[in-house]
Amino acid sequence: MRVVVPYDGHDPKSRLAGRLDESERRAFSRAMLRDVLDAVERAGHDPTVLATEAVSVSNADVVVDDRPLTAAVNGVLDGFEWSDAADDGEVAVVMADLALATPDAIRRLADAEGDVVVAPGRGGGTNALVVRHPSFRVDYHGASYRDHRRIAEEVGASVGVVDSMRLATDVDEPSDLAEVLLHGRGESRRWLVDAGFELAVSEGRVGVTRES
Ligand SMILES: Nc1nc2c(ncn2[C@@H]2O[C@H](COP(=O)(O)OP(=O)(O)OP(=O)(O)O)[C@@H](O)[C@H]2O)c(=O)[nH]1
Ligand SMILES: C[C@H](OP(=O)(O)O)C(=O)O
Repeated sequence: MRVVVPYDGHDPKSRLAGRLDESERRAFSRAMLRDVLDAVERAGHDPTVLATEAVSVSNADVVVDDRPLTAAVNGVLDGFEWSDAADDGEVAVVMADLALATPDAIRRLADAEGDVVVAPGRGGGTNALVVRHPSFRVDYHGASYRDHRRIAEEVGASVGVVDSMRLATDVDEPSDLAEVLLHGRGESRRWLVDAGFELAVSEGRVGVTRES
């Protein structure tokens, strides 16, 4: 299976701007990228980073495509050799902000049945996909989970859904940082701890505070 990890290093994680300045957001997004690449690699796959600009990572190939996300991913699908035995006719797209990703979660994604397998993100997005149907194309942003199901239906592709807390948690909003502190096992969690973040436990949901 070919595994592609889209990554936009330009002003990443802008929804965390209230908690992290721009250079911190870049460093944290890199830590998440490394955690995702590590999980993919330990699940037995060689990830390729699909990046908007050159990025240095030790354990993955990098392909630069500065088009917006949907066009760049569809470019990969357009150029994919579906009958090439090396990739078994399967392309996975795993987002770089899945800080809780583990090898087991990636294996569950890879093992799920369906011409198109979707791991939904909280909030309506698509955090990870496996595409095994040559006519399927992506349409990210908005309610992309719903859109990807519709597109699959339009091209006659069966759909599998992976119900995984680890793949459903994309780190977009400040409240997601609490999930990383609670459940993270890798570099992203260490980065937050080193930056002074800790859990803020009150009557309601758990949040984060940062020591100043
Ligand atoms: N190659 C590529 N990857 C992208 C692009 N836009 C987003 N991504 C990646 O797709 C994943 C999901 O994107 P978002 O959740 O919107 O991440 P983001 O753009 O860093 O965050 P926000 O600024 O808060 O929207 C992350 O891994 C991003 O790095 C793009 O235009 N090209
Ligand atoms: C890429 C996009 O991510 P979100 O903005 O929902 O985090 C999506 O999943 O369609």
